[in-house]
Amino acid sequence: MGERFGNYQSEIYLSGYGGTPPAFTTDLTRLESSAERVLESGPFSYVAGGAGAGATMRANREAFERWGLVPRILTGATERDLTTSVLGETLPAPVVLAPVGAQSIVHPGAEPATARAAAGLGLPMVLSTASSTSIEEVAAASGAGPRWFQLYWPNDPDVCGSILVRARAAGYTVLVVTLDTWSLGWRPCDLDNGYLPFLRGEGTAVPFTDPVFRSRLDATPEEDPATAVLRWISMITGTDRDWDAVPFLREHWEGPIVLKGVQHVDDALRAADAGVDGIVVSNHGGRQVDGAVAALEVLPTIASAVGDRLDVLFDSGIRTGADVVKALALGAKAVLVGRPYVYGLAHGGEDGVRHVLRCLLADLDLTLALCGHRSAADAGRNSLVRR
Ligand SMILES: Cc1cc2nc3c(=O)[nH]c(=O)nc-3n(C[C@H](O)[C@H](O)[C@H](O)COP(=O)(O)O)c2cc1C
Ligand SMILES: O=C(O)C(=O)c1ccccc1
Repeated sequence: MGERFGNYQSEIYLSGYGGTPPAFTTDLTRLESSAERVLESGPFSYVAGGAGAGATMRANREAFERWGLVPRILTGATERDLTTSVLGETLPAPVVLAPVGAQSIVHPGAEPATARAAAGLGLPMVLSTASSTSIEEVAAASGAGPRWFQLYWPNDPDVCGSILVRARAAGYTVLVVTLDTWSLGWRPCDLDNGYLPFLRGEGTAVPFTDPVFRSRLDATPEEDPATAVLRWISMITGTDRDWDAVPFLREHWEGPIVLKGVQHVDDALRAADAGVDGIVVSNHGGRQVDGAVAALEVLPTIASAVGDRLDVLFDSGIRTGADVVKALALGAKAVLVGRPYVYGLAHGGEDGVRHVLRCLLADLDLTLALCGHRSAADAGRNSLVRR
């Protein structure tokens, strides 16, 4: 029930009255500036930065501001149910933790800390191929929580197959294949800092613990990390596939498959024709093509075109409960949230991630309630006006 999430509000007021205010802000739009105070400049810029001059990153936020919610009264929204069915699973709310690689750059607790926070709330964490801890270690931290796995698709099919077998064996159910980052975008803030996590040995735990990847090397990653890193980078970047490659995924994954990074309606139609189970409408948080359209801007067209054939998920710019409601009203079944929980991790490890997620869920629950909606699916086009 949604009220469970909304309870975080009274919990915070009560502990604030008792002399213990929250450890850091409840305003998720302000997290970035407070994270800047707790992080070194390399990692901070890596997380906060985008491609080019940041135009797409800004466009993502501005797109939300162009829609206004139109609250309703007297709808009997006392009791809410935020439960959402997506990709054959029932989630407690339409919120998923986006895949974010190399989380050790912001906090030593890294992916296992995020996994524990997500599992405690019953939300799926999408584990990145660029994780700083192994698939098996993060799976153990997830306990009974839902587990989705994100693939950066190695061009060595045996290495790819081995990673997918490990993910299945570790209990990951949904496969999210990221297709907008087959090459890293032009990112001046990281270039100026000479900062790439991989080259610092962060975010390579998945290949380094993989027996097939290791068999491809003359020296182990422990003996010669630099060569191993370069070998791995050459496997996951520089190869753009075409639609003929998609059946490979089906052959190697039993379970729902989601293509992440869809921005053009024609690609959404191709995805539906290819028989995948879902897509994530996303521009990778503005980190890939600077000048790309805001992800929210293309969501309605894509959802109308394919929403009846596959599950449409959304990310890029979600910061508040209202943002979630807007994305749902424009056709998303669920949203992924990226940077905010990473800033939570930076502030306070597992507790920090939990705080951020509880803030977002409470804000979502209260926004739905006060807009007159009793469920996440209630929010539709007539709940919005274009400013
Ligand atoms: C630091 C960082 C690392 C990321 N790493 C990955 C990754 O490993 N795989 C992936 O598919 N997306 C990755 N993403 C993109 C996110 O999954 C997501 O698309 C994006 O962050 C959503 O935008 P938001 O940060 O505005 O919520 C990363 C994003 C950030 C900020
Ligand atoms: O930075 C990113 O956006 C990303 O997707 C990534 C890629 C490799 C390692 C860590 C993150």
